[in-house]
Amino acid sequence: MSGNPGYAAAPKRHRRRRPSDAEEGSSFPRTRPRGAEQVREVAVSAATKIDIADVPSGIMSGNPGYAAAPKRHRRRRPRDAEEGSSFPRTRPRGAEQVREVAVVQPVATDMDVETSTNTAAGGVDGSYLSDTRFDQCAVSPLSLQGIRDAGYERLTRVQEATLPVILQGKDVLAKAKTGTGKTVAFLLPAIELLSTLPRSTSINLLVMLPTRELANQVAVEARKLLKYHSSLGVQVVIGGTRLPQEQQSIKSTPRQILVATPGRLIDHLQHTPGFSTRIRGVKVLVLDEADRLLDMGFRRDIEKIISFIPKERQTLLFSATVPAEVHQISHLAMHKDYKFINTVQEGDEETHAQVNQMYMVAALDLHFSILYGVLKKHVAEDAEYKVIIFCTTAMVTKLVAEILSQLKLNVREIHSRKTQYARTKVSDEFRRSKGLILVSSDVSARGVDYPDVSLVVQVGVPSNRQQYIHRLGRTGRKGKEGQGILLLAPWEQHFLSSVNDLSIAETVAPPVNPIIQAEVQGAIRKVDMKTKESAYQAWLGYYNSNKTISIDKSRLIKLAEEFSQSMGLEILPAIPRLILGKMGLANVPGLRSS
Ligand SMILES: Nc1ncnc2c1ncn2[C@@H]1O[C@H](COP(=O)(O)OP(=O)(O)OP(=O)(O)O)[C@@H](O)[C@H]1O
Repeated sequence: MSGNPGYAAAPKRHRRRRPSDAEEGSSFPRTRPRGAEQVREVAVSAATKIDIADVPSGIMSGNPGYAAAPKRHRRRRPRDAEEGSSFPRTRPRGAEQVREVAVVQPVATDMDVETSTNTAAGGVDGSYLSDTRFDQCAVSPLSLQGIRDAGYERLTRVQEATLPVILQGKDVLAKAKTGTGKTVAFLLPAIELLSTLPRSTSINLLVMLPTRELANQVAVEARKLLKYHSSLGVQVVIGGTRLPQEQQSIKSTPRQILVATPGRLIDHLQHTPGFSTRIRGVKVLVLDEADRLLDMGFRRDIEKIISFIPKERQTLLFSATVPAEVHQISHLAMHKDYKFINTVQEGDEETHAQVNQMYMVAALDLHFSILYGVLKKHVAEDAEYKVIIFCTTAMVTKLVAEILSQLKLNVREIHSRKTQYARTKVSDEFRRSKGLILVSSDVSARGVDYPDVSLVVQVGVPSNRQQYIHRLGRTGRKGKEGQGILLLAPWEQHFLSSVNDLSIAETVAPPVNPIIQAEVQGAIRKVDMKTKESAYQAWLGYYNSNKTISIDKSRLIKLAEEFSQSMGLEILPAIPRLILGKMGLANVPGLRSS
């Protein structure tokens, strides 16, 4: 697939240059002393005690001996910080730091920061693989056989950076770009630990993650590594499946590794006999997509689950995005001397250089036609196309999927309103296929590893910067090329300021000619009225929860009306009074209630 999108790139490049200086830390023995420059880095990076401890390299038989790369740092953007840190501050703050803290809340200071700087493998963005082979590592022969059968020879960079530290028994918070092997990075050392434990019916490794698709995928990866560990097994508990069936299988074949979504895990803690006793055997807890799990949506569930498992355990938090708030609340799950291992070099972007990122700004009523134009072009150019379109909500996803199906594109849809059976079926099909377009809500945004996705389109503003990065990360995995397009309405452009450090360039939308427009309008007319009404309600709910857009309610209502017109509706759909009340829109003029 060519990385060249073929759209005219507008001159404006949405990228800010950062000052570059200070040196980088390494998870392996340093070659240069750290001095004043590092202290300065502490001052500007707001937050962290950068007290880089050398990691014994004995765990690897060969010393990779990486050269420290020159470091560039970027100013952090303001974020919705949740609460202050309970960590004591150990270093005096300089003037710059105080200025930075005014923008970003203070975060954990009592941890070690490791930054992996392996550039040995080269490439535009550096390869995702390191030079270290698995057979050079202190890994059991049983695991090595599984790794070999899986076709893995060298460790990815995040695996190389985290393996020795996790094997030492440390709590680790790790950040690495999307599609670079974080799953194996936490599974392998955890399995190594489990293989040394006496046989029991307890749960020894608990992996929590935010979506069902991701849970199934992590279990598949675990089974590859466990292939020759006959005494270890993995079990998945996820919502959307029948609880009694899961209870039966938990009872009949208790496994040491449990992969779970938080809601269903709580169901088992409350309703499955003996489960809360078994979970007291947890030795390793993994929060995959840690920032998502620790945000307000899941936080209570996670706190509750953690209260059931022993404090004496090792905890691993992994994600491609680690906003400052995660450091602040990491004490919920981790020992305070945890290590932060960041394989995204300072000054490097959190997204992949080989993914061509573009954004288009166009009036809302043109979005369906533009999307159709973009897809037609992409399908014509790439016979092996594999596209994911992210929409704002489940019901908008359904709408977009139905419109595109009417336009005779080869489309599947996946979102939370589908049965788990349908979700799994579509997900499996998309993983195996080429020449397919998956229209998805954020259920596919994080972690899901579909090979060879050629294009990711995000229609409408993503919920935040992290979600933009994770969605985009469904393409460009394992060092491959990819394309990302973000389609915004003019009033959604405020989002661009949160990604202006990424290489995202404005591009001109393909022209919408009258033929395309007529085709799209014809397709929209064929879509069921119920789908359109549900999409309108969901759209309103989504943008009402967007702080920037919902500030002015009368404007929000007008924009929702624009959306309704873009679906060809002449009369605004009515929304149940109760739902309007829940949205805080009960008495807002311009809405119809039922
Ligand atoms: N050492 C390795 N060598 C080659 N391929 C690997 C290796 N480790 C993992 N992989 C493969 O790389 C792909 C991406 O891995 P994974 O899904 O764990 O990425 P990730 O970093 O967790 O991505 P995301 O941030 O999107 O969750 C998977 O197909 C996995 O099987």
